[in-house]
Amino acid sequence: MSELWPAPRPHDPVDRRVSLPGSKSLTNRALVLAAIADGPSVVRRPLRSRDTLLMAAALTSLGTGIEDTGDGDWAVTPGAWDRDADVDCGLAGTVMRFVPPVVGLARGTVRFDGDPHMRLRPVRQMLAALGALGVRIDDGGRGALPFAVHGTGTVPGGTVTIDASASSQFVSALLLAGARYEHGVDVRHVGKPVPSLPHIEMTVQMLRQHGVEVDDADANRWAVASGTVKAVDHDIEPDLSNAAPFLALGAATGGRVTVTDWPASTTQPGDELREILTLMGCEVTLADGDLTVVGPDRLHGVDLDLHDVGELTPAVAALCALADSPSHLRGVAHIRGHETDRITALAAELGRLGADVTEREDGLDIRPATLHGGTFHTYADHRMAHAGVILGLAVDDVLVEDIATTSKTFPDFATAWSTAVHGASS
Ligand SMILES: O=C(O)C1=C[C@@H](OP(=O)(O)O)[C@@H](O)[C@H](O)C1
Ligand SMILES: C=C(OP(=O)(O)O)C(=O)O
Repeated sequence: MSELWPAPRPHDPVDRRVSLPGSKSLTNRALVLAAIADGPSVVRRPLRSRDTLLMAAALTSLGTGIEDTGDGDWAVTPGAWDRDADVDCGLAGTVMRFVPPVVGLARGTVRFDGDPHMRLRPVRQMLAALGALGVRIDDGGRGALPFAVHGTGTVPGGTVTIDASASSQFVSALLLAGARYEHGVDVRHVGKPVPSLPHIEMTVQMLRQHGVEVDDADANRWAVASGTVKAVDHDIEPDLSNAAPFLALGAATGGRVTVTDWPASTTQPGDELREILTLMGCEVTLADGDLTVVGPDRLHGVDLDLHDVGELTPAVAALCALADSPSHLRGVAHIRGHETDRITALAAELGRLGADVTEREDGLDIRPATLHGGTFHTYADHRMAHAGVILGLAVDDVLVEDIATTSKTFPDFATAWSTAVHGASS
């Protein structure tokens, strides 16, 4: 068994100010767009974590130049993509889904694989759509990793129908590359609703920043015109989904936590935490880039459809387990395809610490109960680790398995978390 980490528990309500690393979703989109742009550009304050380093490595292996500028930024220079390569997706959905469509623009065979669990994460529908757009893929009929993409340097593109109900990333992936296809792409979704729509809005907004024409006027249809992706620099916002445990620190302790550099407007789904924590009884204020959460004496349960913001579910579920009334978290069947089956994992691990949880097909019902210490398994899932440390704020002797799994999207989370809980040691 991996190392067990005693989750720190504050003795008094905290009063902290926290600055967070950059957004995974923004960093990996910025890298892809910079790599297919018409000239060099800079990604400022990028996240440097496992997922973004894997993205940088994938693009570098194709022939992109990505250099440290010495002050933490990345200078990206598009290169001639004229070689075979191997891409390690790790457990990063953004690498497995965003890179294959741009490999169609390369000349060479690129083999993709990843962590054992990555072979189980959905990608079949996206590979089929990519094939229909003219990219040759060899997946041995598996519809999953490992697979190879045979790039010929050009992709016809055009109209394609896809069921993207398993992941919004299928759509984002096709749109990100689409401007460089001969006929652009016109992506039409057919099936159950697409989750995580803010992440598609993020893709569309960033494409427009690069001068790409996108038509998203109709529901379930996104059309990207063929054209140049202009080189533009990006300033990466802090990762607002990774703000969840830190805001929970204020929420669960009746304390006060301020996260700095909170954007006034953003496509990041983590911005929804302001609404969710207010519903749970917190006082939430956003002023001059400071987002401050003051926790109540007792948190209240919530009835929420998290379909658009599924990646917040583990942190929200942990807070619900500390609440004084029942919660219903709904609309997130797709998170069974995330880093682990998050619904089953949360039901098991919250339950192991005494929570009264019912697993539903598309979510969790959580009722008030007296919790106790124990081991919280994390299944190589960074956000399960966040759920574990949140419980540890209010429950003695919570041992979080493999806290290092947080490195997927947060460098040295354990130190940042201990400092946030106990304050900086002098
Ligand atoms: O495009 C992105 O950056 C993401 C989209 C979402 O994926 P799903 O639509 O698969 O939930 C989200 O959960 C993931 O963390 C990041
Ligand atoms: C679902 C997530 O990641 P990925 O980008 O690997 O899909 C997540 O970070 O919660």
